[in-house]
Amino acid sequence: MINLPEEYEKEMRSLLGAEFEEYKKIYEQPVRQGLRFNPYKLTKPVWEEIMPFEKEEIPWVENGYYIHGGEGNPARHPYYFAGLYYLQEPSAMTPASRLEIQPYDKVLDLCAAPGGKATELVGRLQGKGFLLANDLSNSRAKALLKNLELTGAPNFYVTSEEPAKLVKSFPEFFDKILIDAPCSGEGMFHKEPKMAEYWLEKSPDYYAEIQKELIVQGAQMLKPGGKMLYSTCTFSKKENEETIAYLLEQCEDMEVLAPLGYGGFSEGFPLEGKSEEMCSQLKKCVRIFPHKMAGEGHFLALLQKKGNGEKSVPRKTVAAKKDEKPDACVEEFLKLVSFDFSEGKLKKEKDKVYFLPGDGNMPKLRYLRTGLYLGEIRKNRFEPSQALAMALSPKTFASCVLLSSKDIRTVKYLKGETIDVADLKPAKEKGWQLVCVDGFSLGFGKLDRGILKNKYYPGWRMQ
Ligand SMILES: C[S@@+](CC[C@H](N)C(=O)[O-])C[C@H]1O[C@@H](n2cnc3c(N)ncnc32)[C@H](O)[C@@H]1O
Repeated sequence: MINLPEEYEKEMRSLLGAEFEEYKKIYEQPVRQGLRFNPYKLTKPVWEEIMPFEKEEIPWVENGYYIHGGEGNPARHPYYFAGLYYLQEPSAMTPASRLEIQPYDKVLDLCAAPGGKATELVGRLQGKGFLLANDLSNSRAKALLKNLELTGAPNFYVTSEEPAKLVKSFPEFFDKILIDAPCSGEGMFHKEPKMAEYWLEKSPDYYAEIQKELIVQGAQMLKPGGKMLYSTCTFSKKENEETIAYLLEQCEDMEVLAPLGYGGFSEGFPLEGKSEEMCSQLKKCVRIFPHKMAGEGHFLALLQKKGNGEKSVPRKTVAAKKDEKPDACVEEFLKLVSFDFSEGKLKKEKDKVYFLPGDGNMPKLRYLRTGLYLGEIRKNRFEPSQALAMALSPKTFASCVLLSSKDIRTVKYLKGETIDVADLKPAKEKGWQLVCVDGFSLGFGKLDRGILKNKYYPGWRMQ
């Protein structure tokens, strides 16, 4: 049983009153775990037909399911490597599910790493429009990039920037913004007891200052008519309702909307000393308490900027060149691919080739990735990337090695081994193959006389 910090207990008692004892009992129960299928690659009926785990739906998240002990390790199943799902605590699935993303939206996830929400946002775009996923921490942004590449979506950028820099580049630009703010993590104490120790070092007061700055910066980048979702995985009013009240006082054109409800959600708390109008807005915020529903705890506020969304362009863009004619080796490889390149443009940078979403005009920033990385030209040969493999399927690549998840060769491939596939008869007997598990891409291989040379990205191998 975890020892909660004394000061934290005092604050929670004052927040929850008589319910506090019930809240404390959750620490005697197992942590709730979940997975969310990837909406870019799957529909619900398809997932439910193939899902290898027990089917228990998370009632307030359309594509979320609980996972239980005894179901093997879901982080080692081949479907995980195919990007078919993301492992996530159930209440953490809520913010992205309530941001109403539509294809063609321009979306910003300001504090995105490691990508629990960004992977859902990009999936909902269905390859149209784009997501800019940012995180101040460069090392965390690398994990974010991997998780986004695993989804197979081609339309995202990853940056590691100070939000103030983004504000200068994107004034009133985005249709949708998610701010999943750094916070004191009180909702994580159950899952990661170490968080309770960090709480003593950096308490809600510390984070509240950062959050106020972030939320106003978010509002500055939101189009009139655009929607923004602010969330935390903490319970303190200082980091939640007080941050929202601060935003409403600073930006009169922002208002709180009630997101799609669920019986287990609780209302936001009114704040002492604030007007009735302010308190009625704060009550539209959503509280997820672990003793009231099967999730570890979250806060969310869906916000909108008043007015009509006008089309806007980022300031000071570096104009992408007109669709560049690819090198002959790239062109040759792309003959194998029937991917829709009409929603963006090709760009070569040194020897690397990218597919940029939309018009490709973006400001100068610290990018970790611009669009879909297609591959690299080495000594006049084109080596396709792991990210491109993830974006393809048997319908969009000329020749595939189709493995089943039960076939031992699937795991061997994921471990980086050469495999004998002479029995499988792909369309082309020599050259590049897309290796798939039950029809979903895993990576590339190169075939010669029945032997498949492994081209799975070494950094992603199954250990
Ligand atoms: C709660 S976590 C985000 C979790 C992520 N949204 C997810 O679902 O996987 C907050 C993130 O904010 C980042 N961060 C901290 N300060 C920031 C700032 N000033 N601007 C942008 N990101 C920041 C941290 O590095 C951390 O990755």
